[in-house]
Amino acid sequence: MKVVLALGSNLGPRFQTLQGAVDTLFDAPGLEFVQASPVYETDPVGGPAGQKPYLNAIVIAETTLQPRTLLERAQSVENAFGRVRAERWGPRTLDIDLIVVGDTVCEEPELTLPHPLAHERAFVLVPWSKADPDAVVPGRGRVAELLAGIDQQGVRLRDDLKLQRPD
Ligand SMILES: Nc1ncnc2c1ncn2[C@@H]1O[C@H](COP(=O)(O)OP(=O)(O)OP(=O)(O)O)[C@@H](O)[C@H]1O
Ligand SMILES: Nc1nc2c(c(=O)[nH]1)N=C(CO)CN2
Repeated sequence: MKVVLALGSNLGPRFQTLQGAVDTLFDAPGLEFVQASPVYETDPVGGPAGQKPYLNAIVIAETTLQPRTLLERAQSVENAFGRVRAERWGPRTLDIDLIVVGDTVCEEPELTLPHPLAHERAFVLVPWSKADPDAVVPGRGRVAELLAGIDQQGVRLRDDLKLQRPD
């Protein structure tokens, strides 16, 4: 089934961290890379004042793994890149959110799918719609239409930065 992952970083060597995360995520079996979106620089949404801007991107993949197993893989990659869980929405070297996993609907605190805030986050919807113009958030509607209804939150293309396919 298809998986959409949202990657973000606003601490340390942001782009190297995103590329390293892509390489590490696909190191183990069960997850096959399909494509990465362009990289965007984005104003921090929520959290403490004075945070640095993020780099955000979307990665689309195919998986045979269960959603929980994918979450564990994402969290272990976050940890490998020095993620320290401090305050909610605080600065982070690496954040990997599961946006959709096939048509899984799941409403537990440890895993909510589709991601409960994806439909209102320009830093998710802009890269996602660029990678897949026909994308849909199950239960919410077409990404392109959701985007038209929200603030663009200072999302700007960094066309000098391109994520490579994992090696
Ligand atoms: N779809 C999901 N993707 C990733 N984590 C999720 C998801 N649904 C629930 N979680 C849970 O959210 C917890 C907190 O994750 P995290 O610290 O990355 O949140 P956050 O990125 O600060 O905030 P947000 O959830 O708004 O993106 C994780 O431990 C995880 O179990
Ligand atoms: N611009 C931006 N803002 C955020 C981000 C993010 O990735 N980009 N992630 C958050 C928690 O997941 C909270 N705020």
